[in-house]
Amino acid sequence: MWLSRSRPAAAAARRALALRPYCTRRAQRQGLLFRQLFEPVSCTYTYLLADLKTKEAVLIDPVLETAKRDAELVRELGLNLLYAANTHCHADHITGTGLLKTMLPGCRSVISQDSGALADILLREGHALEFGAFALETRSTPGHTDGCLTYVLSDRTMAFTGDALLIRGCGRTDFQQGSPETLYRSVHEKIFTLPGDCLIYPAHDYTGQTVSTVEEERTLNPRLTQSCEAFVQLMNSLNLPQPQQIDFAVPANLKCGIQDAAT
Ligand SMILES: N[C@@H](CCC(=O)N[C@@H](CSS)C(=O)NCC(=O)O)C(=O)O
Repeated sequence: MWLSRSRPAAAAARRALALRPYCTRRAQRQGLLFRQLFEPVSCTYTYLLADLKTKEAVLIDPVLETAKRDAELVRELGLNLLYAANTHCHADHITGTGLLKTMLPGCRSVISQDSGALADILLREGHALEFGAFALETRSTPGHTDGCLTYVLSDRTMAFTGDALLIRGCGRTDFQQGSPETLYRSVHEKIFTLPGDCLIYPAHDYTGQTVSTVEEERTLNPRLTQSCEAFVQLMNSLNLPQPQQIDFAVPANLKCGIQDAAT
């Protein structure tokens, strides 16, 4: 796939790869451990963040198939996983939060209250997940689903946008509680208002990209730079095939993954 890529796409992938160690170093200077992990079947990114001093950690969007890998990494690094947090009730894979709870006692599952899913902690706009000296603040960014959250690091240097905003794209709006008008408003009001150099980390990428910035997406995103009317028309005519796992992923995710460990 990498070999057949067009020149601009290959250049974008090289830029993204160059940014990755830079982001990790920048995070380390602040006392933050940051890892971007990948699950290749659903092309999902899982993010591990930890306070290097207190060892308290958070995982964002873990996947069932890679939960064991993530738990091993947490143990190897001597971290104390406080939260396994979902950005939303995913339709394309089963969350790893339920299984992680059984492997790492003390870890609590997290999702938005508006998702309608079970979890130990149900978040709303403005709630924060604290780990050591750091916190992830939640912004409600519905439109792909009702319960979509964007987690913003409290110094506003990183935003974990789930499926609301992807790199040069956005989440589809044709199932669950999808609404293109709502998604457009969410991205413009809750994500594009962050500082331009805030790094954007999405839940998926299908082209080999790893990171973007608010400024890049505000100016280059081919969907969200359009007017709201044009965006709605475009989203309503995507005609994408359904995610392969949707029929069993959504019911499982409403129960925190197949290991229903939610209290
Ligand atoms: N082929 C994949 C599903 C791909 C897909 O539909 N991705 C979603 C996010 S996961 S629900 C999406 O919003 N894509 C936006 C787009 O423009 O492609 C599978 O079968 O799992």
